[in-house]
Amino acid sequence: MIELKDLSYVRLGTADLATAETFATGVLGLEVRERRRDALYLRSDQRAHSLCYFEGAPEEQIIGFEVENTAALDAAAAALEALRHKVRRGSAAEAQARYVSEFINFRDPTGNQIELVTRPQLSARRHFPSRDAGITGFNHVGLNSTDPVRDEVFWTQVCNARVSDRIGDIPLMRINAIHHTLALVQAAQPGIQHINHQVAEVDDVMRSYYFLREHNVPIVFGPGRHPTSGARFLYFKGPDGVVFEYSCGVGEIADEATHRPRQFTREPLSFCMWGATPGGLIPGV
Ligand SMILES: O=C(O)c1cccc(O)c1O
Ligand SMILES: [Fe+2]
Repeated sequence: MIELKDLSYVRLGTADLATAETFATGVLGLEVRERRRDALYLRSDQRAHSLCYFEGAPEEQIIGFEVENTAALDAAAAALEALRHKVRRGSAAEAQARYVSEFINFRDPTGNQIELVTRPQLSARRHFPSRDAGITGFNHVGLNSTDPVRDEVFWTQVCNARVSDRIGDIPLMRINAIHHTLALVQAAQPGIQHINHQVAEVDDVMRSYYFLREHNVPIVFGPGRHPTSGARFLYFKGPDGVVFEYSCGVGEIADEATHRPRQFTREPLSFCMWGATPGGLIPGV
């Protein structure tokens, strides 16, 4: 079993680093940690970085998860290879470009690029946001899946994810007490479906709603409230069509031992109990 400990980062390829920086700082509200010739590193919490835009094709999207140590990383590589996943070990230079000690890269059954890392760096310097969006941290990621039922098996049986709730066959899965760190959404091709940052309170969600509207940022879904995690949310579009979510109040699973996933119907109210329609985000709902 591959024990995922935490979500570490997202890496997004882009042809236009300048536009990515304008969005990340002027709209999303992250802090620039570092600029390199070919990459932009952004912070949202105590992590040294949680989002990296790098010069590359926008199809190049990677999610990094932390594992316990080198032994766990080696065991994960062996387990994945036994299941015929192609595993690539990162070089020292690539690890340095991720603020981690070591990492491996592979693809999930849909073809999403996943990295497992050891010792992702934190920074004791307090996160100092570029815009007062109220961000308290990087929280979860939605992943495209060409077969959510198959991929749920991968994430819960090869890895240690647990299903907290399902909407239709979309599993919201946790790897710690947070309601979900990973969700799988049906799509025709691999990719990151959305990137969530938590904000402090519902006032931040609504302030951003008006801010984004004023700045002509396309709003994809919300403001609304998820009946699953209880979070109040807003989804909007960033560079290269990547969807970001602000939400506040994502719940925690009180009792790991006794929690049973709830099955919600596949209908708009299961995504927003206030009545916002998720058509732009969940095709066909
Ligand atoms: O927070 C949630 O429960 C949630 C539900 C559906 C889709 C999401 O992105 C979510 O974050
Ligand atoms: Fe979400």
